Amino acid sequence: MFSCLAPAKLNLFLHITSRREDGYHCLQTVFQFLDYHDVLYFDVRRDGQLRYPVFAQPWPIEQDLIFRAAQLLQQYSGTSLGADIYVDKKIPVGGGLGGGSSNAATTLLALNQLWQLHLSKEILTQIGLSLGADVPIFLYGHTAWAEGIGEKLTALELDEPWYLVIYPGCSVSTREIFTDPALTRDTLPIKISTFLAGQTTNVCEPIVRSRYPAVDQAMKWLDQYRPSRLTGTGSCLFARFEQPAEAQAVLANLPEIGYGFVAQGRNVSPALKCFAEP
Ligand SMILES: C[C@](O)(CO)[C@H](O)COP(=O)(O)OP(=O)(O)OC[C@H]1O[C@@H](n2ccc(N)nc2=O)[C@H](O)[C@@H]1O
Ligand SMILES: Nc1ncnc2c1ncn2[C@@H]1O[C@H](COP(=O)(O)OP(=O)(O)OP(=O)(O)O)[C@@H](O)[C@H]1O
Repeated sequence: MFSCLAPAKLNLFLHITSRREDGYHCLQTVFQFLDYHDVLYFDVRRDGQLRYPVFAQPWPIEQDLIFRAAQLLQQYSGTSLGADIYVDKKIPVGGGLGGGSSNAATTLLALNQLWQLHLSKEILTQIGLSLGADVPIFLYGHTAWAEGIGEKLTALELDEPWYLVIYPGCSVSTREIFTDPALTRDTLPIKISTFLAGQTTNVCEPIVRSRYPAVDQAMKWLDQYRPSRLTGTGSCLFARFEQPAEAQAVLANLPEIGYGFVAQGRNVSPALKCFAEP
């Protein structure tokens, strides 16, 4: 059985500069990976079936991003092979950590290798983008400055600090936040140097904090120790630390408002070590 990783990501900031005709938003963001991941397992099947045992998630299998990624790749390539697939989920769902998109990207990379399809990263990205705006960054696999809907990527080398990430006990629907009329959609485009100077924000924060009191409460709590920020459209928030022990010490004080974990930021996706280059 082939096992591989699907890491979480953080959006170190998130600006929305405009809205496309199809309703999707043009963003500016920086993605950094976390050393915190789900594990996926694959076995090739010769009978062409995709078998993915029902697991403890509330959505039907046809909506699962692992299943959909496998099905799309099968259809695109016309392979006669199938797979048995298992997932060990650790990344909180609907937390802005990109777990679903990461699962989809890892599935594309794994089955491209196991089915010996030799599809390029560009083709996998094309397939991946139809599954979610965050799939391309997980295929790209390097910390990046992102524009477009998150698919125009420029590699960045950043520090790799430790992050305390808090899941405040609730999930946030990305669609719900992106359709809120009060969302700021006209932030002036910035340059990478402005991000490096620290002059950024997450424009989803006020909307998410007013709709989800648990997020607001968790941010107020974390702000007592370090400046907190939302990742993506939430619900998770994070703060940076130079040493893991400092982050662990703050985590030890977390009241019963959810749960947290400490993980290191990574410029190279922990998923990539599982694969030969596609
Ligand atoms: C907020 C981010 O996490 C930032 O990294 C991503 O842009 C969200 O990416 P994602 O979860 O993969 O999002 P998708 O599954 O593609 O889209 C979910 C919904 O969010 C909205 N959406 C998403 C991305 C985007 N750039 N503009 C949008 O308006 C769309 O209404 C879409 O129906
Ligand atoms: N394998 C999967 N893992 C997680 N979510 C999945 C999966 N398959 C489908 N989904 C659906 O995708 C939705 C969003 O999942 P995900 O955890 O990626 O959100 P998120 O962390 O907020 O991501 P993003 O930052 O990309 O918005 C879930 O609510 C669920 O309905």
